[in-house]
Amino acid sequence: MTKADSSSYLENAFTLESLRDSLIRQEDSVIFSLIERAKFPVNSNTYDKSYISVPGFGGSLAEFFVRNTEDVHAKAGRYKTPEENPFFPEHLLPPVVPPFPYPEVLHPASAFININKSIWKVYFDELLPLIAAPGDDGNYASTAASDLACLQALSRRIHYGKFVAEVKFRESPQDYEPAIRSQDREALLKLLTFESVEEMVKKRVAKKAMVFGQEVSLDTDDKEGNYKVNPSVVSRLYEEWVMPLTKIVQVEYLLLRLD
Ligand SMILES: O=C(O)C(=O)C[C@]1(C(=O)O)C=C[C@@H](O)C=C1
Repeated sequence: MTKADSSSYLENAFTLESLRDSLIRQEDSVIFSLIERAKFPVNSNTYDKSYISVPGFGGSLAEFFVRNTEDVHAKAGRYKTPEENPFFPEHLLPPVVPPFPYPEVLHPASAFININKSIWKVYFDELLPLIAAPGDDGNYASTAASDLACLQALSRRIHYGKFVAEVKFRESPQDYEPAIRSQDREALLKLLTFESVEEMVKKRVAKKAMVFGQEVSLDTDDKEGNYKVNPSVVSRLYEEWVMPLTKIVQVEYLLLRLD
């Protein structure tokens, strides 16, 4: 696809409705990744810096796993698409693949918006204790791999706010420009918030957690209420962290939209 092709594709493909459809699809990825992580108990050695000894590296196994996996992903070109943001952008290796002409939808400065440090903290400090049962089964590498899948799904979803903000701006620049010029975060937050949409998101993710995480058996007496991830935890995840962080990304994006 040439750049010209991709920009007309872009005009048709990026509407608020199509972006919301993508957010809905991404809910599936987030919930499945949580279900996979919930297979393992907490496995606290995965997060204990003193558990591993790697010369020149003082982090946990989880951090070791994420950094090294991101190196491979960076070489394969993952972070060249504007939809992906690394957790450790400081030390990434250059891609071995040729550049792809991704449509230039976003303001160039948006490349510097990366709130993965906050996502990392919320995931390990707040969410993990709610989805993983206490205990230790020794599967630390698989645990770190499933943590990374959760982190990536959450990061992609939350940073998608850049696209949502761009489309909202394009649809009504006259509403957003005064608040951007005065760098008024509160006003921007108010403009981009749709409470009725948020209510639907909370209900839908709880329902998906019920459907995706139920025990499926061929017996007639299926055990209801025995879910792999608690649906109310998923709803709370979205209410308290995913949607607020997506809104922070949107505000940060809009603040630099006229630069
Ligand atoms: O759908 C939107 O308009 C969004 O901005 C996305 C989102 C969300 O994170 O799900 C965030 C803010 C809105 O209040 C509603 C939903």
